[in-house]
Amino acid sequence: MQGIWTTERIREAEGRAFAVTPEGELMRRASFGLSVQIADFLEDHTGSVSGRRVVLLVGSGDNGGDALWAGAFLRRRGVAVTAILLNPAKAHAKGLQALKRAGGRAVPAADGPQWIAKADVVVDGIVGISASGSLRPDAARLVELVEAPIVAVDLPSGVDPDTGAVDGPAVQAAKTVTFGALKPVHALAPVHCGEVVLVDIGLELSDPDLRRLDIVDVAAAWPVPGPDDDKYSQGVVGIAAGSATYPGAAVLAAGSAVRATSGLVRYAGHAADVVRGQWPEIIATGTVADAGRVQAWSVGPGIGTGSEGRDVLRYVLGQGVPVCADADATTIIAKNPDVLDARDPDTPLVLTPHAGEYERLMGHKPGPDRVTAAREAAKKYDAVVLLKGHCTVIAAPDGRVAINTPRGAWLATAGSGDVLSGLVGALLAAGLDPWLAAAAAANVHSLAGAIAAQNAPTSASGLVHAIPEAIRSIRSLTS
Ligand SMILES: NC(=O)C1=CN([C@@H]2O[C@H](COP(=O)(O)OP(=O)(O)OC[C@H]3O[C@@H](n4cnc5c(N)ncnc54)[C@H](OP(=O)(O)O)[C@@H]3O)[C@@H](O)[C@H]2O)[C@@H](O)CC1
Ligand SMILES: Nc1ncnc2c1ncn2[C@@H]1O[C@H](COP(=O)(O)OP(=O)(O)O)[C@@H](O)[C@H]1O
Ligand SMILES: [K+]
Repeated sequence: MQGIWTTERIREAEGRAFAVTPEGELMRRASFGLSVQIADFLEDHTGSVSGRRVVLLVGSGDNGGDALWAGAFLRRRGVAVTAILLNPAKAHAKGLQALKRAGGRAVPAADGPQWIAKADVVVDGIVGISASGSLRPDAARLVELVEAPIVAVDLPSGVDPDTGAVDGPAVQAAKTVTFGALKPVHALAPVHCGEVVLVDIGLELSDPDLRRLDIVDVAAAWPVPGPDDDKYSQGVVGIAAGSATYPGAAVLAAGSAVRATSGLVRYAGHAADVVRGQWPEIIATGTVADAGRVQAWSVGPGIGTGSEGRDVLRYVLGQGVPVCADADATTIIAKNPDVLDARDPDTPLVLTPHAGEYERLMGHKPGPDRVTAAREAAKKYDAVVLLKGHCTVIAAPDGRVAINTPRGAWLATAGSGDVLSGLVGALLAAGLDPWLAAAAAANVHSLAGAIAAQNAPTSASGLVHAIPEAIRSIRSLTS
């Protein structure tokens, strides 16, 4: 798993590293690594390094210092470097000296536009981990003029380092070069970061605050039948979804479970005939009570929020097996919290709200800090909470948080959530830790989305059919 640390933890680690390294050494490591990455970027995008023009946008702190030192290193490779100083009095003195010594130029912000117009690459050294709020107007005016690709130093300026929130002008980078460790912004604001490259500067960090699953984690977690397995031993999942009027949710959630794991899927609800017609391998019954034994339930999409839906939810919560409650099930829980009395506190529950369902569950919107929002809901409901959105945040009641960074936005299609709930249910039935089940499901869901879409719109049905290809590609990278 990739670890991600908050800026507070990074600062503590930097403090410890400062104490045992010569002055300026950490910045030297950071800025040298940065210069190599900028040179690689120039090579990739313009075909050469020497003779190219790089413009540095330099703010008042060490982020600007990194940019200035990197500019000095780039001069040695024949790059023409101009630093635009947003606040000349506060520009990093040693970095500025180094750049000038190496033959670089420094100009005030007022002269910036003419240099920006000629740049092959612009380097954003406006602000780093000490950022607060969006870009200030002077910086925003310059950034708006940039047409060349931007390489961000540590993080794209204007984006909140700890939440990835953007509430005004912000840099949109093609590449972000960060130091020491990934910060939340890198997982939560992928569109603003572009490609993220991590430069090791020797920080020592213990347990991460957030995590991101690697493909190897997903491959290792995904259930694979062994020689002694049969259709029951791998975990049977029950799907309680859809209705006679809206059978689509049932077909999608149940089909997703069929495609996700080997073994057996049961369906219970008013769409039994339609589900059976689409997925003959599913054992479909009219009611949850008749469904037979399962090792986990996925409940909610399209069941309605009336008394029948409440009874279904109460029933599955009372079975002593893990439950993934999605869509209408989250609304029922929000309106009738007493349904949770049916749950044995020791049985895992996964809630999968989108922002609107989150608001119903919590009485307020998730807000810009989606990690804290998911953590609060996980605590309140003693459940794993998978908060949907462009980036998906998966919080466990014990404090673990995983982030799924999307592969594009093709998943924003009707019924896509139903597919996710089937995936989560299948993994719960297979016995995965519920937090890992939710995170692995989100990962494969987004990969299936990218495979199904291939740069053109897809549908939730397309997603279902792409699940095996997603699993295959993950497994092939690791076996
Ligand atoms: N420490 C280390 O070991 C290492 C650190 N390293 C590097 O240092 C960076 C952190 O540097 P830092 O702490 O000096 O502050 P930094 O982020 O440059 O901000 C500077 C000032 O900007 C201002 N400002 C705030 N918000 C703003 C906004 N929205 N728009 C515009 N301006 C804004 C605010 O000052 P103010 O104007 O409010 O006085 C703030 O103090 C880190 O990201 C990494 O790149 C690496 O070299 C590796 C080793
Ligand atoms: N802009 C987006 N980028 C990436 N993923 C998205 C985006 N919008 C929605 N998704 C994902 O698509 C799914 C939509 O789920 P949901 O809102 O329940 O939709 P539905 O009710 O139509 O099934 C979630 O997994 C969510 O994370
Ligand atoms: K920056």
